[in-house]
Amino acid sequence: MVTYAGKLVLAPMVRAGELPTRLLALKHGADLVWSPEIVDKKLIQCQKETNTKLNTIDFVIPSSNDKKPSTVVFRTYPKLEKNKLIFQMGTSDPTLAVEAAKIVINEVDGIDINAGCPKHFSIHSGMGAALLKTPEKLCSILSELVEKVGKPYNKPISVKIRILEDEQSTIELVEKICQTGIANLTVHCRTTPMRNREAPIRDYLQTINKICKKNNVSLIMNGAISNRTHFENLRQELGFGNELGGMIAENAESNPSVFNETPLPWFLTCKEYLSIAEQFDNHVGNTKYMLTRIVPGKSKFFQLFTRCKTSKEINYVKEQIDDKGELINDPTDYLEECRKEEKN
Ligand SMILES: Cc1cc2nc3c(=O)[nH]c(=O)nc-3n(C[C@H](O)[C@H](O)[C@H](O)COP(=O)(O)O)c2cc1C
Repeated sequence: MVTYAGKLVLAPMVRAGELPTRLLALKHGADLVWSPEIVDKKLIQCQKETNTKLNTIDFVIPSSNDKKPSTVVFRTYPKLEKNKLIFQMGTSDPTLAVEAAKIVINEVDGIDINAGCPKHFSIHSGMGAALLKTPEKLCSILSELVEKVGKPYNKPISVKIRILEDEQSTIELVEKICQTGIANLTVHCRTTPMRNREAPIRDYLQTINKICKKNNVSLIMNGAISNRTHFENLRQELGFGNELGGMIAENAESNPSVFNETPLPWFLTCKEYLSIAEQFDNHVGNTKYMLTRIVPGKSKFFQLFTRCKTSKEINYVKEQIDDKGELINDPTDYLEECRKEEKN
């Protein structure tokens, strides 16, 4: 069974945490990777398919008419993700959570519940950070998952929370959560109204850690960790031993190689990312989204990639990046030709 103690992991990230980002993070030393949050009701509609062309396992929603392709909701590459992949779910209902978890459990190494998302989409249906205000419901989701999925399938159940307004209420919540039988607690050290640009509050971590230890639950801290070196220094400064884990989101979104002792410059990350995206037939819209994260806004390539509409065009532009991240030949004419052809 996967363990979490002391590990430096890729955070769950909608859009950013698809297969190519996860594989790049693993290549550069991420100890575990989280899937993007997928909502229970969506997962329940999925069928499992073995993709023999890509050697992936795909969870797809079949198309309602023959002309439309089916939608890939989640894709995993067991050859590299086995024993490293935690599936994150959005839910507000124990029964649905169990039903959905059973669909993916054989292909992942643990199930994590999102109890921290502040977005309207999550909160208005009682999911994400709304669960922090309904601790009984959150605990019943976790206990049901532990009993009906974790134990029978021998896989760990975990949860990701935010801190509450003060230490006392945070501690009370952690006490309850830690008694559900979960294996790991991730704490995003910001309150629900706090945005990512605000500095995290790590002051409660020591007390949280004591409760976790008492209940045999590992602890991962999350919030403004830059890279592996920063994580290791931070852990020491905060007075923790090697058992405290770390989770990186935004900095890994803009450079999935931050798990390495020496992260790559953006242009090498970009090239590696694109070759994995191509290998796994990544959706072009998702690849373009990632390019807007990886390529600095001030680089000429930012605008050039934004203008691409197909994988072929993206590849062409990629070939114009030299070994210092500068332009070899300006692909503007090529892109204009592509647009003309498209019109015709
Ligand atoms: C693009 C993006 C998507 C995210 N999606 C999720 C998600 O699906 N589930 C979740 O629990 N948190 C999600 N988060 C929050 C992160 O996992 C993390 O808690 C937060 O960004 C703080 O970490 P950081 O300071 O390292 O960015 C997302 C964050 C970003 C930037």
